[in-house]
Amino acid sequence: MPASIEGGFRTPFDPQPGSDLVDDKLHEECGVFGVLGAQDAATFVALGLHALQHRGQEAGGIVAYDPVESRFNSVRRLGYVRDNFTRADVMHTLPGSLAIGHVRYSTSGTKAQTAVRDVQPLYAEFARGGFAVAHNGNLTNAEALREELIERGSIFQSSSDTECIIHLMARSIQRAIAERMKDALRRVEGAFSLIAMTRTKMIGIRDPLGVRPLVLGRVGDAWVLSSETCALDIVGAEFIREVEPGEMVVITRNGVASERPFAPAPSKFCVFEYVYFSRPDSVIGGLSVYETRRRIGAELAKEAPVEADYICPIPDSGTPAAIGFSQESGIPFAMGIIRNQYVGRTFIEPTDQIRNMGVRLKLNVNRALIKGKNICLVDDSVVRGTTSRKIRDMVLDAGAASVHFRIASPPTMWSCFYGVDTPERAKLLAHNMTEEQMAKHLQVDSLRFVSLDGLYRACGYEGGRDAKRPQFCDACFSGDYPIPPSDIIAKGDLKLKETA
Ligand SMILES: O=P(O)(O)OC[C@H]1O[C@H](OP(=O)(O)OP(=O)(O)O)[C@H](O)[C@@H]1O
Ligand SMILES: NC(=O)CC[C@H](N)C(=O)O
Ligand code: SF4
Ligand SMILES: [Mg+2]
Repeated sequence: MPASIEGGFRTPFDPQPGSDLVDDKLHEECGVFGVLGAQDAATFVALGLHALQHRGQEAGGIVAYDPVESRFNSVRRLGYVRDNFTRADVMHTLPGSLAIGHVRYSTSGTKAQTAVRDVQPLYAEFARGGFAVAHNGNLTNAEALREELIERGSIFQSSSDTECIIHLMARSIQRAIAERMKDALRRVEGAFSLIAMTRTKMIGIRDPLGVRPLVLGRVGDAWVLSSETCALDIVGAEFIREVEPGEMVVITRNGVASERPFAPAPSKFCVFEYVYFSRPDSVIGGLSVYETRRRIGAELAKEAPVEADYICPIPDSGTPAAIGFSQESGIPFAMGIIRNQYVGRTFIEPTDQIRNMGVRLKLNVNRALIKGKNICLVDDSVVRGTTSRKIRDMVLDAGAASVHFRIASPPTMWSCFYGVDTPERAKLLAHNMTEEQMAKHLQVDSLRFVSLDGLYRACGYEGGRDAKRPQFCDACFSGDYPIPPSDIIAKGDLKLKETA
């Protein structure tokens, strides 16, 4: 029987849906990419999705409109872009100059077992033609909406929150699809960066707070929408600008029309995009993600100095912060941990035996460098503490004289409800312990996190965080949720932070 994530047989390399190890990490979210006006647009979309693969590795899909046959074609598959969208026989089924795509890490529906029916873009037929939509983010009132819609006769085809948008559109009294979309989106709460398409239009839209990213680019005569700028680069597109929070762009062959369907609101971009989710070669809000991470490392070195022989990143995501820490402290940077490039970003270990050797499949210690040395390890975040525990064991086993941890984000103490799959609160190491208790628990010589103000300074706010009106969403660190997670509150599953 072939090894497959759909089938029963699994190799040590396959994710194990349903295992509680699936919840081990702060998983990625989703990536969206669309092209209007290029021959074989789907090929561009496949390339764009490949560049966004770090945002979601469960599944991917592309919808394209074929004007010759007057029909929409769709391919939605589980697994990586490189395995599904590089074959000529697949790409030939997606002709046309307008296409949108999605890479998914599910944050709604049957999370433990992604089903093909939940894979995006979702597609629907309305009275005035077909419509496809790809969503990055998470709707915080999706469960209430689903209940209400089902009561009123909607028949859901998937378990995804995104499908609510389609049923709300179906109920709109507006005729034009873009108008129906506005009607629908005024009813949803939460985070959404969406790319949608009709036969002739590509639509990009961000929620009023702009929690998730979305950018506009141009390649030749074609227009591109993408989650991140790194995916513009792969197709040779020029960055034009960001779609702004609360903005809707409707793109046709005649150009880009901008609208503001929502009441204005202060922007609350996800600060964790800078810390971990986005690729370091992307630029967001005018800031290079790489440079911001380097600066977080430098802030951390100022706030939490260390005596060590080497500053070693936990690769890949800890690397830019470790460079910044090393530059600021003057302690040499060294690769004490080496990453196997052939293992996916979030490796999930299926059995105890594999789990124990698991991290070595992805990360291994550079024994020759570490032996007898005082090592300071820099990582971007601690969620459950699994990675830190394993790395500590490896480094001590390799004969380090002392082990220090410096973390380039504040302690992750709260769950995210806006499109990032965090474990429940009780499973977050920092929810249960103070910094000092964590250091003891991990049995390391020291453990320090950057402060929220330090993080904001690195993100360009010299004065730090504005406590009254934080410039970003930082709820997973602060507990200050800019959008009340109403489904969760209704279930009584979240005790919100007491405010003064
Ligand atoms: O405390 P934990 O629960 O272990 O989670 C935190 C770790 O998870 C992420 O790494 P991951 O291995 O997922 O991906 P990366 O290779 O992109 O760093 C992150 O960079 C931390 O290293
Ligand atoms: N992580 C995401 O952005 C996921 C988008 C959508 N909520 C889904 O579950 O498919
Ligand atoms: S809670 Fe954290 S991860 Fe989620 S949107 Fe806010 S800052 Fe980002
Ligand atoms: Mg990591």
